[in-house]
Amino acid sequence: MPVEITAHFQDIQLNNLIGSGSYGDVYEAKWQTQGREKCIAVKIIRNNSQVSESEKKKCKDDLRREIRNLQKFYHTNIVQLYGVSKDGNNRICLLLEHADCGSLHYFLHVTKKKKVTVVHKLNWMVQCARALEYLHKNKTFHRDLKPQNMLLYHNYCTLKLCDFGTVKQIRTNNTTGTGTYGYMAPEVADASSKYTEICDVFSYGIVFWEVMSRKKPFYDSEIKDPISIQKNLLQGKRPNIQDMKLNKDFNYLIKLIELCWNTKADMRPSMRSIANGLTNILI
Ligand SMILES: Nc1ncnc2c1ncn2[C@@H]1O[C@H](COP(=O)(O)OP(=O)(O)OP(=O)(O)O)[C@@H](O)[C@H]1O
Repeated sequence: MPVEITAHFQDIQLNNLIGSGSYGDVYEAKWQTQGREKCIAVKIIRNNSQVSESEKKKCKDDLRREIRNLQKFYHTNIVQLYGVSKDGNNRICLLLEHADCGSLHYFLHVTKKKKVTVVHKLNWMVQCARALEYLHKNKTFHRDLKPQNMLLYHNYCTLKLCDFGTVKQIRTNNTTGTGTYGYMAPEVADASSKYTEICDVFSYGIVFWEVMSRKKPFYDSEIKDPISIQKNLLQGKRPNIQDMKLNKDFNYLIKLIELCWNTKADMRPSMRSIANGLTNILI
């Protein structure tokens, strides 16, 4: 089924490039809609003629899936899709809620000067857990959780998940390896294994460590390439928990993160229990 176009491209004025991913470039933009100007983010999907037919098909499938999912989901911690347009080069454009504070990755590793408290970080992790709880309750899972796919809004107080091309319906026999090395659960990286929504809990554990330590997973190891990092994860190696430098009041977070990134999927807690546990601590 072709993608349904819901907005005119001439109503959109593209400004700065704010991010790039494997599927396209994201611009800050102004959109004239219902008699007023709205600040939005526009993700322009690349028409890559150099890739194979099977790659092209995969891109199309991911795009359709991303649009379908974003239209279906409605949650405070999931980025909103306002509409779909097509530019003069026939490229599909997603009109998204603009993240005024950029991505979590940008906050953690690029704008080094800005600091937030541990409680502020825990609030982000609760919001991320709530978004994942919602996806899992709706029989879908994200499969590519990483700080690049988490956006910050409202003076760094609100976190929302983005990039829904990999989001998938929960079936009994998911075996396609997808996601990003360094965050991917062992059962997802091992193409012969089956996996469930619990794979998101593994990635959540790695992101949790990254938020608390403000370091990239395996930043201090000799091994820098993503494939070797994933091999390390498969062999049971994990980021150094001491890097989080938490005082002993927060010892329970160490236990929680270690449970999340447990190799055995059935030992990991559900997103619901994580979200409820963290919320109780914060009240
Ligand atoms: N709504 C938004 N507001 C502000 N910045 C955004 C928004 N959406 C995406 N970005 C920025 O653009 C980057 C790329 O976006 P996105 O992850 O959706 O693209 P992608 O091509 O699907 O990436 P991937 O390679 O992970 O599949 C993000 O990491 C983020 O920095």
